[in-house]
Amino acid sequence: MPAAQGTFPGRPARPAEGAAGRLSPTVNFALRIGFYCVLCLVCSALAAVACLLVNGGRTVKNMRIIRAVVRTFKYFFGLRFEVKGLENFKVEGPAIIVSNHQSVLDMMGLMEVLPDNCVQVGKKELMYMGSVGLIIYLGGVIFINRKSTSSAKMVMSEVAKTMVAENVKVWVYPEGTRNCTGDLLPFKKGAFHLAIQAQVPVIPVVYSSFTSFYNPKTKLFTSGKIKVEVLPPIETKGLTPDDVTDLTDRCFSTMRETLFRLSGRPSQAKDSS
Ligand SMILES: CCCCCCCC/C=C\CCCCCCCC(=O)SCCNC(=O)CCNC(=O)[C@H](O)C(C)(C)COP(=O)(O)OP(=O)(O)OC[C@H]1O[C@@H](n2cnc3c(N)ncnc32)[C@H](O)[C@@H]1OP(=O)(O)O
Ligand SMILES: CCCCCCCCCCCCCC(=O)OC[C@@H](O)COP(=O)(O)O
Repeated sequence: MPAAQGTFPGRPARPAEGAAGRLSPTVNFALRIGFYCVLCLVCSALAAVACLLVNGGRTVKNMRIIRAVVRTFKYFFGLRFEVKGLENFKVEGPAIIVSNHQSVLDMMGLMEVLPDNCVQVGKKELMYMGSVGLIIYLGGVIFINRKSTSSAKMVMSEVAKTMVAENVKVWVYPEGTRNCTGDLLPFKKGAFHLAIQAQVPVIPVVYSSFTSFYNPKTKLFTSGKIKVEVLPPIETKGLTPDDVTDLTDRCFSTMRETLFRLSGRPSQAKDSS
């Protein structure tokens, strides 16, 4: 813990202080994450009612309501987003969007740039998070069982057909789990199989590292700025299943370079340090 944290200038640090003073990092972290969870639960319940009244059930149209609500959350946490490249979302028809996944806080960054008619792929466990599960269901999120590759593949193949028929974009976190290290985990291949099966472009989106303001291990959670870059679409027309590994590697290296650039990490750190 940095010596200056939890301290007023000119007097010694205390482990934790009351609400009137500065809080210890652990208490501050717990309160801020707790508040985030309560905010999500309460807003999900209210938004679910709005979704049911306006759109009647599970549909991607509900994402507009969810997006509008979640976009207000950043003000509670002092987070700022600096977005570049939004014009890259303006491709005709469906696409696969892939982005890095650092934390539960990513939902704010996701909604900051989410284009219309776009659903996410999520782990099925999210369905059991009470009202949050309900709102995610109503928004049309595609649930997969990560423990069963064969069932996940079946769901994704079905998505390849419906996304084209219904002109929907699909947002996948190809790392397959949260990773807040400032680097990328190796990519899973589902998103890239999906793009090639549906013959739709892949649009990478990169969020700068949260490590300067958010780190669950050191209980750091302050205000901060997040740079977001939507990269140019990568075409997949004419690619076959044999090209999946190449496509995956290409996206991975472009996104890793962008992540380091946006996070101010030196480019010589590109090899897996
Ligand atoms: C109003 C207030 C509201 C407040 C609240 C906010 C609400 C916000 C609302 C809404 C936002 C919702 C946001 C949800 C966000 C959720 C985030 C998550 O949950 S992230 C975790 C889940 N996502 C993934 O895991 C995807 C990435 N994973 C994959 O794509 C995997 O590839 C997967 C699951 C399909 C399979 O996983 P494998 O662990 O088996 O990984 P592999 O190595 O890729 O595959 C094994 C073999 O299968 C082949 N394969 C994979 N997919 C295939 C396919 N479709 N067809 C054929 N082969 C395939 C691969 O090529 C590989 O084979 P070879 O090694 O190459 O020989
Ligand atoms: C039972 C009450 C719980 C209430 C908690 C409300 C918190 C709201 C969070 C919004 C949705 C977050 C979606 C998300 O970020 O899920 C994590 C998965 O992507 C990856 O999971 P993991 O890293 O593999 O565990």
